[in-house]
Amino acid sequence: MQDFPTAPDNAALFLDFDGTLVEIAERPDAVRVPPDLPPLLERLSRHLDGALAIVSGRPLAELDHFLPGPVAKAGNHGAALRRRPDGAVESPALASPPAAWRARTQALTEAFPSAFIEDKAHGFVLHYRQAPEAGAVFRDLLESLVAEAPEHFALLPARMAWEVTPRGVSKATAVTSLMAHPPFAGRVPVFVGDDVTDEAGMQAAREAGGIGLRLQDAFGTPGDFRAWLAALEARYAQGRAA
Ligand SMILES: O=P(O)(O)OC[C@H]1O[C@H](O[C@H]2O[C@H](CO)[C@@H](O)[C@H](O)[C@H]2O)[C@H](O)[C@@H](O)[C@@H]1O
Repeated sequence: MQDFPTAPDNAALFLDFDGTLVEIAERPDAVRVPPDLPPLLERLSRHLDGALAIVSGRPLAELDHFLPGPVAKAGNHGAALRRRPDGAVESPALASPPAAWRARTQALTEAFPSAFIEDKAHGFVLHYRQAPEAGAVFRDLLESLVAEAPEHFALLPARMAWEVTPRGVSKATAVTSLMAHPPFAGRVPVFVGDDVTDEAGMQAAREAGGIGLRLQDAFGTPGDFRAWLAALEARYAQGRAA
């Protein structure tokens, strides 16, 4: 039997969404959220006095749609932060890529009609899951575009996708900023993610004295991870009852 990691009683949980809490789907709008996941996250958050945050590349509105429960959320790779479920959204002033970059990317999708663009507030994602042969072609184009303004933008490699994002925010800035204030401050950060874009969050958690876990190595699949979260919740509930 696999030896799963243990989260301390005073953990602050930072959880990635796609590929970690839910299985990867063919398209961003096709992910399936198990019905017991939002209430599980809500109970865990309550046990941790609110120190549980979803830290995702998705916009907050999408996270609210898929995970409607009252938990803290960081969206758009740290560009939008809601520290408390009922709190205001914090969004630093960030550059947006020139419209011509998106237009040139869109033009290239004519050669690969199964590839598509997902727009974000300060960037965009090119998805090539249905056109895997196009991955390198889009990477070359997007790398050359980002090279026009490397001080303002970066190209993030995601799962079968390339994302043009503004510099200055990341999953690391989200973790560090959340850890600076209650209810996260003073706790042991535990970041779990599956993707290259999560590595910054894992690193930030380690630098703050906590744990950064890659889902595939520490747990296996999102289903395994959800089972671990359920067991953790049961442990916390028992601790409260004792
Ligand atoms: O930080 P995350 O919560 O892991 O989000 C990262 C990106 O996830 C989404 O794209 C990925 O998941 C899709 C659904 O499973 C999949 O079809 C796609 O191939 C993946 O790249 C989302 O669309 C992006 O906006 C997120 O940045």
